Amino acid sequence: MSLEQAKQVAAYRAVDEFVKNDSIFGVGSGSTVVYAVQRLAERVETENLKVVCIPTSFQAKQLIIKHNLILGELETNPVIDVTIDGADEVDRNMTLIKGGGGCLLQEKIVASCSKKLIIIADYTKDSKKLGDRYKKGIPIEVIPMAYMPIKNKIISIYGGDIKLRNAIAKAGPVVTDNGNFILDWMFTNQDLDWEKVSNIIKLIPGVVEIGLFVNMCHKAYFGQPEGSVIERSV
Ligand SMILES: O=C[C@H](O)[C@H](O)[C@H](O)COP(=O)(O)O
Repeated sequence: MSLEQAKQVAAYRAVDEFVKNDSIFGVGSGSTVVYAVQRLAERVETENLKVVCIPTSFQAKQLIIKHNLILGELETNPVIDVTIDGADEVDRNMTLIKGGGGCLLQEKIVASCSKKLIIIADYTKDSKKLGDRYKKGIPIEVIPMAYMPIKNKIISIYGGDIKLRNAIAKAGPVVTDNGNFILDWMFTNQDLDWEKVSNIIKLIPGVVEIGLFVNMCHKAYFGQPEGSVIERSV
């Protein structure tokens, strides 16, 4: 079974267990969420469900539109029943690294408005400690003019290395859906108190959001190589 199939089984399982009729649904971002939206569209069609979808990125909005689902927004639907999203890594405490695809800010806003945040991922994201499996570091969304002082401050407090994320098909840095830059912090100490780290980094002027999601995830589904799904709850 391919990695894509592992993502798909996790996504389908989560949508089948958590999406109900007459509900508000947060749509995460990334490649795994594509399968969740696919499954949701199938269920909406066959079961005639009414589900209002709140996107966490431009990509999520496009997925909702492509599948003819109902597009909502936080202004009219500030309380979300369940959000299903991917992750770059999930540790034993269900602390997440997110933002590998640059969408962490809106994802965190939507997750914070959700009664439940459900994570869907393939087996490569399931780890003991952050950094065991995801080697690209913790994404941090920053205001462009402040990227250098922020980088220096984080290194002076915690060490490690920080790279300004570069775009692939554009010269220069990645610009997020919100017009900001992304720093990827390759930390060296895997035993940090991630809640504390998150709070300290967020206080640095110019930091918009950090891709550490602490105490937010309700349940995670990991698609396995042979097609089964491992579930983990807090
Ligand atoms: O910025 C991107 C998001 O946080 C994604 O949910 C995360 O990177 C996981 O994406 P994928 O499902 O493509 O591995």
